[in-house]
Amino acid sequence: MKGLLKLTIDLKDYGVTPHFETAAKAQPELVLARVTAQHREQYRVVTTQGERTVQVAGKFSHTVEDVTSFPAVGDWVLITPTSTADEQSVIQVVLPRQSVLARATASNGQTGQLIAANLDTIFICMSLNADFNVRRIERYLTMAWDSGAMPVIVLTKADLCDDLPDKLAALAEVSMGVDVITCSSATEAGFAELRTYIDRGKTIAFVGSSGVGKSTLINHLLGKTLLATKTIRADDDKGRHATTARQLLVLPTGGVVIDTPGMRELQLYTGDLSKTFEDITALAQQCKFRNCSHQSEPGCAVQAAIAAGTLDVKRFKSYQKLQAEMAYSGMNARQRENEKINRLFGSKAAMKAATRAFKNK
Ligand SMILES: Nc1nc2c(ncn2[C@@H]2O[C@H](COP(=O)(O)OP(=O)(O)OP(=O)(O)O)[C@@H](O)[C@H]2O)c(=O)[nH]1
Ligand SMILES: [Zn+2]
Repeated sequence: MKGLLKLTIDLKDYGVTPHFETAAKAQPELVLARVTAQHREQYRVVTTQGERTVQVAGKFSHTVEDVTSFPAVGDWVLITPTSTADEQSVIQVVLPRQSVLARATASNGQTGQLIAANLDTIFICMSLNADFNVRRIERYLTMAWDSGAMPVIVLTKADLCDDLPDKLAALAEVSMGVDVITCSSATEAGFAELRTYIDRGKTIAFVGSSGVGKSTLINHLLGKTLLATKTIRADDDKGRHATTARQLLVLPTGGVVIDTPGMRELQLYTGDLSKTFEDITALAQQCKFRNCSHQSEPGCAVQAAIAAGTLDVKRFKSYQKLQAEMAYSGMNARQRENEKINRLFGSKAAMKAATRAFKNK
């Protein structure tokens, strides 16, 4: 009897903003929807008329340049209207994103894999016990800034930490003005502060290593156990795909949490290091040579700052490491091979010389 049930969903509960509503009006023959889950080629979307399972229009496979043009969880899309619940609808348009979280894929570092779209805030979670690592925070911060969403650092398990002031001081050196919330599920400390960042119309996500307490925080926001609600019946799909993991959750107090499988373990994709390493970028501008590698060049402001003790050498090392990693993930196979050769032998010429010397032995 589902066809008789006239559901009306307020997309504001799902985080729609005037920006997307206006964008949708440009194509009134299509229906505005938000992607709530993805399972291979199947997408779950929500419209004002309820949820449904859709696929992308055929044109996507033929015309799009790379994987980032395909829909991701959190995307606002335009789908074809249907007159009955049994009619298959397709995604025709992915509306321009306000932010997008992506990571590199093994086969193609350049295009990356989409993790979520249209996030307002990314909570970077790290526990205050064994997981605590400021270098990792730097990586997450770079990724968050690169996505276009606002990062907030969430330190979890404060109840297991007895040197909080030291850890906060270490963090302050890399967080560059990003808000830091310290919380504990044992005492619920920090939970109220966390809520001040989450509101109706906002879309948020939690990233961080396994076991730091992301589910614990999400469950708290949901006011129930997420695991019990994670699997839903795709009831308009005649049981062919009996279950689809819901990856976009509406919070009872307003706001939307995106929790895709890819969210849980993120690698670095590509990024603009200048924001996370503002201090180093500023120093580099004072180097004598524009293309200074900050190794041993004369007049290097970065090395001078390290010598003067105003820049932590460890921070500079992680900047270099990230830079190398990003350059590496943006290269094709041939370039990577050359890079490896360069690292081993200094250059191709040096490798040839080494090979010759080896053969002449
Ligand atoms: N002592 C203490 N334990 C916590 C706190 N937050 C979470 N935990 C515990 O840490 C364990 C892991 O928490 P989860 O919320 O499942 O961690 P997660 O980040 O969602 O982990 P993944 O699902 O693997 O990504 C659970 O046993 C929690 O009960 C906290 O503030 N203090
Ligand atoms: Zn320099």
